[in-house]
Amino acid sequence: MGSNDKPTRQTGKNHAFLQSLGHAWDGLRSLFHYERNFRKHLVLGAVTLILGVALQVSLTDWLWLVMAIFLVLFSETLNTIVEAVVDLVVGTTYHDLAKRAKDIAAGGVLLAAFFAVIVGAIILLPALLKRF
Ligand SMILES: Nc1ncnc2c1ncn2[C@@H]1O[C@H](COP(=O)(O)OP(=O)(O)OP(=O)(O)O)[C@@H](O)[C@H]1O
Repeated sequence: MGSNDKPTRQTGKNHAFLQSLGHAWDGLRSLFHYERNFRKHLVLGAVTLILGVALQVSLTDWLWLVMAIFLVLFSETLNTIVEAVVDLVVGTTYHDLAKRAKDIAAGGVLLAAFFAVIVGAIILLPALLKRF
């Protein structure tokens, strides 16, 4: 979709950096619009950032928190790509390989989410306990 939601129907290469950037932005808008889990992860990421500010975590801790947030968002992006490509190929037909690809992609999101929970617990829990 184009940036104003009108399909551009372009299938050839982009000819300018701004054009590429526009399509990348369309991709992010599409993720936000269609993927409920992506929106949930964004909200959780925002809560984490607010906690980081409130608890005045160190620069190193910020790097870990930001890395964990982006890893989850990135894995959700890859998961969405796999779902879209699998649906493009098999449609609504059941296929064992389609199931395997989608389940593995979802497993990747779960791994990233575990990592984020561990990082959050290591950094934010002690800082929270110090306050209360
Ligand atoms: N074509 C298919 N063939 C076999 N299994 C499928 C197929 N499509 C979906 N599945 C199974 O159904 C599950 C959910 O499908 P899908 O990932 O499309 O739904 P979703 O609600 O968008 O998932 P998510 O919660 O990751 O957003 C998959 O993980 C897979 O196990």
